[in-house]
Amino acid sequence: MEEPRAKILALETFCVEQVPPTVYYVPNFISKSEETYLLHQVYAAPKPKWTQLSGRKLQNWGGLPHAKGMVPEKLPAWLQGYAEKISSLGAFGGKLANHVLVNEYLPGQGIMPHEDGPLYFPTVTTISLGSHTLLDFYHPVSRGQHADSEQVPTPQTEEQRHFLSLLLEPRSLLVLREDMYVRYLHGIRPATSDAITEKVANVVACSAALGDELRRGTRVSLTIRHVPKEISFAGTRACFLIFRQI
Ligand SMILES: O=C(O)CCC(=O)C(=O)O
Ligand SMILES: [Fe+2]
Repeated sequence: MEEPRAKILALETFCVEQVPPTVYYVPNFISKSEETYLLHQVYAAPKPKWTQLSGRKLQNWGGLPHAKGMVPEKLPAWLQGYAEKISSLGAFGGKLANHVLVNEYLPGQGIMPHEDGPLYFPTVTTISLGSHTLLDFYHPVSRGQHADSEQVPTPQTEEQRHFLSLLLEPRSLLVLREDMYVRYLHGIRPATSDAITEKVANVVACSAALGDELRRGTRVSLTIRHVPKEISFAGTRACFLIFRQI
């Protein structure tokens, strides 16, 4: 669906140049008091809402995304407002975000390079709280990235496949679409500090400078997405019953 022109323009101002399409980076998307409020809400969630993984812990809101579709659950009010705010920028092609993943990373934790896959395609948006991080982008292993690959062997180590990073400052909004979503993998190294090098593609939009070394604190990210395929609970029950009969 076409986004209204004015809304695209609102995000367009924040387009990161010199990276594959498309990255929007909005520093200070929320205020410090909104950040404090959101962190308070994240940590006020009941303990069973957290899932502990090896390198991070997470909360899932809005329903469990699944290849067959997601049975939607109402987002809590403290997330709904931000889902609406980001959707109103046209980030989801006129659709309303219906799913939020909350990740908490202590210094030294991260997330392995991965693709978000087809469930949320084509947009992922992230609000960062509490600390910065570096989001690293990698060429996939199997596909060579040079047309003249006879002369240039396909890089294989993770370091060789890493081709750019984005600095995500606390209170910023990141919007990833198109190639940056589908062609490349993204991840966060399990590090306690980050060097700001020329590989950080959005440094001009940040308050950090080349050569800085930033010490990580605890970071909470809100990954706000639109899961297009919603199914009703009645539908899942019917599928389940049919499945049981086979
Ligand atoms: O914490 C982040 O900014 C990235 C999280 C992520 O890649 C994911 O949940 O798929
Ligand atoms: Fe991801």
